[in-house]
Amino acid sequence: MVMAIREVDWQHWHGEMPATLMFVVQEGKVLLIEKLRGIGKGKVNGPGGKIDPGETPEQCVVRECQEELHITPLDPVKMGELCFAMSDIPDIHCHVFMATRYEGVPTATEEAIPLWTDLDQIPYDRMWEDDRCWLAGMLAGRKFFGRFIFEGETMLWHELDWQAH
Ligand SMILES: Nc1[nH]c(=O)nc2c1ncn2[C@H]1C[C@H](O)[C@@H](COP(=O)(O)OP(=O)(O)OP(=O)(O)O)O1
Repeated sequence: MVMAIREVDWQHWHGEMPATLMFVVQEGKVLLIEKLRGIGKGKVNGPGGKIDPGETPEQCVVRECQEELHITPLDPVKMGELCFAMSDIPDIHCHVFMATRYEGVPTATEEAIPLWTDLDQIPYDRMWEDDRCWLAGMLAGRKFFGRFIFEGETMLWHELDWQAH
């Protein structure tokens, strides 16, 4: 059976839930987490979360790394944006960052278990489906803008633009 993909008016789309993700990369490894609560609980992802009112994306991603892993990423670099039209939760507009330096020691908390992961061993089968579209390109240094339509946790459609050099 072919599932009809619902239409999304991307021109006027507005993600009700602004959010962030951080990928710290050092010595051929990326710092992922097993997420213990919130949206995507049980999945592997970067640390991150919802942007609080009055907070910038950069402030949010630093705070979330402090809360989830007890680290402070230094000099976060904005790498891309992800627009998720969801079916059963509010739409998410996610700002994605990378960093190569941080302060503190990655520590397991009630929210996350840190997982230093070889760049060629990313566990895509434990991650959100869209990560297969953009994560490797981003880790190679490319900036991006992506749009995705989800039905539950299934990705039905996507469109990804990579920034020209
Ligand atoms: N399709 C998707 N692919 C992806 O890679 N990350 C996604 C995603 N959909 C959501 N996320 C991430 C973005 C953000 O880091 C997180 C959503 O925020 P959370 O629920 O973790 O927020 P909070 O940590 O603020 O929540 P609370 O536990 O309620 O405080 O999930």
